[in-house]
Amino acid sequence: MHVIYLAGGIASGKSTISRTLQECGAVRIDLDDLSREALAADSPILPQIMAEFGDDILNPAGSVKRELLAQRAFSSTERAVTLEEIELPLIDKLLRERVAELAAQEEAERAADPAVAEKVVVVEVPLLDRMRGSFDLADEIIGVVCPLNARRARAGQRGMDPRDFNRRVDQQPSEAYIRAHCSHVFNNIRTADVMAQEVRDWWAERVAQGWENVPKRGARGSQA
Ligand SMILES: CC(C)(COP(=O)(O)OP(=O)(O)OC[C@H]1O[C@@H](n2cnc3c(N)ncnc32)[C@H](O)[C@@H]1O)[C@@H](O)C(=O)NCCC(=O)NCCS
Ligand SMILES: Nc1ncnc2c1ncn2[C@@H]1O[C@H](COP(=O)(O)OP(=O)(O)OP(=O)(O)O)[C@@H](O)[C@H]1O
Repeated sequence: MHVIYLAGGIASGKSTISRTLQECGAVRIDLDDLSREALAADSPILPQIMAEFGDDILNPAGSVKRELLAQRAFSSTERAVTLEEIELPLIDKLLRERVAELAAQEEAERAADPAVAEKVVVVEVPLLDRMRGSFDLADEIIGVVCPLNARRARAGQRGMDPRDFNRRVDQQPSEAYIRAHCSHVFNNIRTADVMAQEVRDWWAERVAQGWENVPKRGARGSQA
């Protein structure tokens, strides 16, 4: 199995790229989905979330009021860090479980048919710096960048208030950080069709090279 982390800030194009990779044959995992799972009604971290962000943070059905939590968490760096300290260990655990499930699936498929193709898993990572503790899972880290104005406009088209966008960007790793940690960086500055073609070309190169020949990060590396 080959695990790729796809890093990028808010509205940079991670989902657009990973959907194209999925069409090419990859399995997608989005850390924002795991974050939703971490705040679902039966989550073990809800008592801590209530203790830090207020008893009124839960819906009558028991899940978190995400908009209210976003308002409170992104009101300051300190509050955002508090939320991350509660939530990220569970997101890390859910990611490890998901990757382990896929590895077990691949092993079972291989046992039935040794010629079955290697699984390629793409993980959408909005906050690369906070995932340093799980870099050991990644065989390869790639990224996507896009100018801030285009990202703000694209997020706005999805209904995000520009102030909310700015508050989140302020807490996110910089483009320089992404470039420094990624072996390949897509620049999502042109149309979505052009982006999709670049992604398909990249995939085709990797397939031609053979995923097993792509240099792994360290010894299935753990370096930051
Ligand atoms: C605060 C929450 C409830 C807001 O939920 P909401 O539905 O509005 O946003 P969603 O989860 O879909 O995230 C959208 C984007 O916001 C940005 N974002 C989310 N959390 C953070 C954060 N702590 N710092 C900076 N940006 C963030 C990311 O770019 C993300 O892709 C939620 O984002 C959350 O639980 N965040 C903390 C967990 C986290 O850090 N998740 C990022 C994945 S590791
Ligand atoms: N090249 C492009 N041209 C025009 N619109 C684009 C382009 N790439 C992405 N978009 C649009 O911009 C928005 C953000 O893209 P996408 O959802 O892929 O980013 P993301 O990084 O996954 O966002 P987030 O994780 O913050 O939700 C989407 O509405 C998407 O359709």
